[in-house]
Amino acid sequence: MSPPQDIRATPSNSERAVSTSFGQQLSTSPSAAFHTPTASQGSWPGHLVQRAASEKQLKPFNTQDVKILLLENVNKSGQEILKKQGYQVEALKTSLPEDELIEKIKDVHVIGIRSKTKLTEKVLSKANNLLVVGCFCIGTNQVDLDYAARQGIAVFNSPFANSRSVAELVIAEIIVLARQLGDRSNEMHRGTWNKVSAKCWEIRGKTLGIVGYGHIGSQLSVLAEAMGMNVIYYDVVTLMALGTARQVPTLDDLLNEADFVTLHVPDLPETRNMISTKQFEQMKTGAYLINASRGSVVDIAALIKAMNGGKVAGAALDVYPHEPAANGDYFNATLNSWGDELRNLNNIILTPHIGGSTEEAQRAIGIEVSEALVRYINQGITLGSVNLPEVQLRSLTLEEENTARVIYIHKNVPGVLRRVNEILGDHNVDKQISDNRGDVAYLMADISKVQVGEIKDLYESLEGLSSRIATRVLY
Ligand SMILES: NC(=O)C1=CN([C@@H]2O[C@H](COP(=O)(O)OP(=O)(O)OC[C@H]3O[C@@H](n4cnc5c(N)ncnc54)[C@H](O)[C@@H]3O)[C@@H](O)[C@H]2O)C=CC1
Ligand SMILES: O=C(O)CCC(=O)C(=O)O
Repeated sequence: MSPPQDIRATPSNSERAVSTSFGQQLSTSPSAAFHTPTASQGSWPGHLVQRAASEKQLKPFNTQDVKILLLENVNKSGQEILKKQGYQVEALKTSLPEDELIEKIKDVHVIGIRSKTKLTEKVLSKANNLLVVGCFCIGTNQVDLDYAARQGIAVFNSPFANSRSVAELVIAEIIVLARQLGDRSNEMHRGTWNKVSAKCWEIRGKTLGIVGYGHIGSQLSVLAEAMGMNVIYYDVVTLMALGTARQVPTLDDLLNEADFVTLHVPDLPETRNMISTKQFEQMKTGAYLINASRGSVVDIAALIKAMNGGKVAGAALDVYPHEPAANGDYFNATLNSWGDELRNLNNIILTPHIGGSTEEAQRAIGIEVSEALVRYINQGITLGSVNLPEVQLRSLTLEEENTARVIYIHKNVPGVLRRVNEILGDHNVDKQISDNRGDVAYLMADISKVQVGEIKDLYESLEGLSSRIATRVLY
């Protein structure tokens, strides 16, 4: 049997080779299309994505064989990059129910998702061929990152390409809430003229309390100050204040002082129901709450009570504990038990998780994540991975003949490098790098003077080590 052009296996299934085709080997095409993001598309350093003229494009396997499933309407910008590589791309507009997802994921090498698709251990354990997950969004809470790493499945996201879009949405919501614009607009749609100024405010001079001063929170801080707001923030990390913003030591301090409280924390055990009855009591009477982070962060039943009791004067929610998989008339009491009560409140803006949904953000995310996927599939580079150590090696060049790149994902236990190098030692190891993240380590080595016929032996020797999680050989 001919040796595979790219071979990968995991402990659970040593036969899960991605392809056994060996026909189009030793591709030397220098024409791979990498796109350097513009400033507005993210800041991946240009030297990492632009290939030098003599750089050898590693084709991991017959690229027709790479099967990619994109869910949740991933932007065309990303789809095009993947298709240009010759990969087989199936793009669906929605996420899938768990049973359908399990059926589909069995076959694919790459899956692209947004915030709705839950890649749990149960789902990932059925993904026999999966190399890599692309989250075309910021949040990665929908993926079991540790389990994926232990299976040798890399996960990438786009850490800040939609941050500005979220920050702008929140700015809009602050004014809409302060002026009760949602209610006035709804009344006019029903034919009611209701010209009032009671409890309608300017935002100038009011205090915005930002919980979570990361990419979105800090961007929002700058915009809010430009509109004359005072900004305070609470974060578990001590962070440099932008402008004249001020970090406060506790969440209660922020709740006591802020006229508008806005949440920008990730979904973590510590942030679940972070804003509940006790926290609403700490807020100023007549304050407003905005949540465009994750639905788990606010106890909605407690919010409904706080609004009915007059403690909270208005709220804007973009995210919910249960969100439907597709567009349609699904936002009701079946989806979330309090659905009807929430919809009947005054001065509440409800949006369908659109914080990052702008043309600019989706285009930039499509490009950024797809490029990371291509780098990983074709070259094994893990820069930007959220669950594997970040590893990069200078590219192989066309001048270097009979070279191969070996990628060995393994358990982080003593003695592995010695054993791997005993195997690689029969060849010329030109360069090598290894790093670990928790229990998982990632080794990448470029070897020369390796004949095509020797690659199968090399692969099988690495696969035979007890430390092996997954092996790939690219050339
Ligand atoms: N509505 C939407 O469409 C979108 C929602 N998001 C959500 O917004 C979240 C925040 O996004 P980024 O600002 O990009 O994240 P980030 O990681 O840049 O910032 C999060 C900040 O929260 C802080 N933090 C973590 N735990 C905390 C705690 N218990 N108390 C206080 N601060 C805590 C972190 O130290 C960090 O500074 C994302 O994790 C995602 O879930 C992101 C993009 C779009
Ligand atoms: O646009 C999406 O689908 C998800 C946005 C989001 O919540 C994120 O980027 O974390």
